[in-house]
Amino acid sequence: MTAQILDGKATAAAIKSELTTRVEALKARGVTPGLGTLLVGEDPGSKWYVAGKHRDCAQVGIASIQRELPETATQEEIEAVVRELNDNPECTGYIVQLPLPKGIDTNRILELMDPAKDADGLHPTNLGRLVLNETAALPCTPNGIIELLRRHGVELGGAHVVVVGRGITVGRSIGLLLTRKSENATVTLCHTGTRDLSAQLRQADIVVAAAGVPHLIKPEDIKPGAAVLDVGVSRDENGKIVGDVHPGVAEVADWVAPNPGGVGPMTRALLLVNVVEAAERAAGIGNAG
Ligand SMILES: Nc1nc2c(c(=O)[nH]1)N[C@@H](CN(C=O)c1ccc(C(=O)N[C@@H](CCC(=O)O)C(=O)O)cc1)CN2
Repeated sequence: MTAQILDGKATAAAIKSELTTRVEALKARGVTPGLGTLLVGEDPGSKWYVAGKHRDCAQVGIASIQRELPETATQEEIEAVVRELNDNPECTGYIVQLPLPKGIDTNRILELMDPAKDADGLHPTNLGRLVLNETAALPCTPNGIIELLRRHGVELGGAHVVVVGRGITVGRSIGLLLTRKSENATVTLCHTGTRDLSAQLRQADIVVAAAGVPHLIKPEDIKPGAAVLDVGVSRDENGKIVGDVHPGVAEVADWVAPNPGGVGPMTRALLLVNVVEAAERAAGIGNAG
């Protein structure tokens, strides 16, 4: 039987609809949330992602502040824009689109951001708060994956989750979220140094594939009944996305998050959640996490 779809597009649309009401409540109190983005360079994928983030903002009533620098921008020029966004009162939260061009010290840029305005949850203070189980903006892709599973009724408590890939936006941080008491999953983080990836994958109730290696995860690696989320983005010669998960996996798994249409739209929706929650916290409104 073919797996059921973890539909990121529809789930993101539902989240955005809920956020519209919360943004209206903020505006009634005189607070307009504003998302800033800093895009450095000409990468078509990054441009598309940033444009999508601003389209989402328009849909839910969040203001947009867009900053762009050329590929040749220096560390100092990027830092100057980060300082400007830190000081800009219309920008209540912002992101620096990653990856930054070669030669730029990304960690230094992230550290320079005001942690209260870090809408990606990637500032060291916010990652530290996550480790300490304190309230903070949460990394968007991991949080989007959890929300996608939760809203489709896939059980996380007691599940063994195998994550493939150790990048900052997904692999490194998702274990911190999944092993909180509220999720209660057990996590194995695999990477290029893992000796027998297939043996690890066959143990998994849930697989998160974020390696960026086309069709790395094969049907024979998957335990029947597992949930498999494809986060990897590679492109074929026509520019079409090729994920980390082989299409045949859908014949073995119970749940599959496709790529495109799975985790990507959730990343964008959870970014908006971070912006709205930060504005709610600043306005002293109720249950903003
Ligand atoms: N500052 C950040 N940089 C990057 C992040 C991030 O969370 N913060 N994640 C990725 C890129 N990303 C968001 O920025 C992102 C990736 C994919 C999608 C998405 O909606 N994808 C579509 C398909 C799009 C296509 O056809 O190319 C989908 O999956 O349906 C949104 C955001 C790296 N950088």
